[in-house]
Amino acid sequence: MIAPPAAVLADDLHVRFGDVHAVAGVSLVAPAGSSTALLGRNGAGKSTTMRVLAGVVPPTEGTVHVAGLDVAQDPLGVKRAVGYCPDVGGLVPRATPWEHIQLAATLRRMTGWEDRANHLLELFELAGVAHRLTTGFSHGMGRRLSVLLAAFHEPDVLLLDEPFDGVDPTGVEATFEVVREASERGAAVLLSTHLRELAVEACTTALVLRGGARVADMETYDLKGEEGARAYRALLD
Ligand SMILES: Nc1ncnc2c1ncn2[C@@H]1O[C@H](COP(=O)(O)OP(=O)(O)OP(=O)(O)O)[C@@H](O)[C@H]1O
Repeated sequence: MIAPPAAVLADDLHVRFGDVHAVAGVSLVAPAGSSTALLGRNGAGKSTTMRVLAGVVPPTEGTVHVAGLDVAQDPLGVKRAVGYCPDVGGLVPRATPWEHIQLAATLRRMTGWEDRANHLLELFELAGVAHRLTTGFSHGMGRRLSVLLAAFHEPDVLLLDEPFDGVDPTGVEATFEVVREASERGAAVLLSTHLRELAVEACTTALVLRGGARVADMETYDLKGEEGARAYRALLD
């Protein structure tokens, strides 16, 4: 059987910020139709890795291809190809959710997007505030809108950085649904989180990072329950 093409391929990725070696030789493969959790402690290098995959931070060393594009050569093309929910920020305070969606649709020259927009607003329980400025949004409401926007245009690569942070159970369920839907239609999903149990629910594979390096590449099944918690702690210590 021929393996599906890798939607995300990183080979020996390094990112340095001055003296800080934020990512120290991470390699990863995420095929089309896969869902991968990036796990690790604060400062492990999860967000920096996600930023490289999103075309936002250039690699210092190593090669990274996302949706067939080299992130160092074509960061703009990568930004267009992915759906990216950053760990912080990304929303315009003086715009409503509907205006955010409208802008995303216009930039991507989408047509007939209104039904999907309404479906996602319902799913994330944001329909009632679709025309309210995001200035007054709670943290969790902002996170839910960021996940919605990342998934809206059905990208080939969906990157969700800390999508569960401060999000209530309905928002968590909606995010599970978006991850499921994306991987079922053949997208590669990468999701970074501290929350092992939610990673197990959302994704089938996990990469564990420590000190900028990959310390495990495993099925999330092996991170389940008490035994999984012990295995995870052992990887972090
Ligand atoms: N722009 C930057 N300038 C300098 N150092 C940075 C920068 N971005 C990240 N770092 C450093 O790189 C390392 C990895 O940070 P990163 O945000 O990728 O970790 P993380 O695993 O996402 O952490 P968290 O779980 O706290 O979000 C940390 O030591 C961090 O301080």
